Amino acid sequence: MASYEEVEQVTKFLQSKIKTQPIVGIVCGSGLGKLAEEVQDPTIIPYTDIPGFPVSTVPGHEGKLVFGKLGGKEVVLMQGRSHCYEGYPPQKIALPIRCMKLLGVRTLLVTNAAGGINRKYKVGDVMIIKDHINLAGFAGVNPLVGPNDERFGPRFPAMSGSYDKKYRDLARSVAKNMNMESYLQEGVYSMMVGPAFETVTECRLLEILGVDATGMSTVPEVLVARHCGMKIFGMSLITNECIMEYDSTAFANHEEVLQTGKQRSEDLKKFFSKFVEQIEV
Ligand SMILES: O=P(O)(O)O[C@H]1O[C@H](CO)[C@@H](O)[C@H]1O
Ligand code: HPA
Repeated sequence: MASYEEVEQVTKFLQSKIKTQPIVGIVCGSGLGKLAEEVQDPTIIPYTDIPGFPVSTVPGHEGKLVFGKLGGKEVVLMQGRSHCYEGYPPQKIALPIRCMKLLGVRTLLVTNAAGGINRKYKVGDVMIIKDHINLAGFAGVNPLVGPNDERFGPRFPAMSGSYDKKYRDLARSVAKNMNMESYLQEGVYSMMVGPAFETVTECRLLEILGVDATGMSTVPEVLVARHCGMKIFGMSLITNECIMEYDSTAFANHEEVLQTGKQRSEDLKKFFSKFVEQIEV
């Protein structure tokens, strides 16, 4: 667990490298880092250069922090994230989000690649996240476990209403103007630790639980962001169908996840530029 003072130290290191003060933070999921190309006047810092920062080890996660302007606002964009299955405790995954907070970020936008549990969803759909189930949390995986430092937030944060209603409404309107409606969904995301993809019975269980899309990230970041009072917007790209039939010969795989990310990257770049331009922070 990084203490407040350690987070402060990393934040000061970042401040010594940048000229801007970001107010919006963005986390790019698997294969979704191309949004970084839209950032104007970028200052790019590889995670490996930041003392104490968790380093992504997964293909599709560049591992760079990008500071600059997007949609007219100062942003800090994580081009790739780290995950619990890489061996990081969830408290370590909290560090970049807490640095964002100390840098002055008020709004967090999180994206991820996810498997479609909802049988109406198709590969390539984008899902506005309206809520999540922290299934990993049922097994004790939660970045807020441990001593609580009130300078970050309260011991017992509320998680209802985490995904800002105004942002979700705005996202639907931006998507409508971009003719994205035929592949736009709104639903519930769940996180399991991974790295194994789900069994057929696990997928069926998620369906019964009311999950629409599932992945291995995002929830730790949202818990920490909510704890420290940020406004949150989340979006999943449905990169693959979850396997719901016992005798299916199809298998989930990371190559398909990255391929779908590539196919939707231009649409998502345009969407997020417009969305950031219009959000109130
Ligand atoms: O959630 P992101 O980082 O987008 O990545 C998703 O894609 C990977 C599996 O293909 C896992 O890391 C899963 O969490
Ligand atoms: N399951 C879990 N995580 C994922 C998936 C999936 O099907 N696709 C992308 N990330």
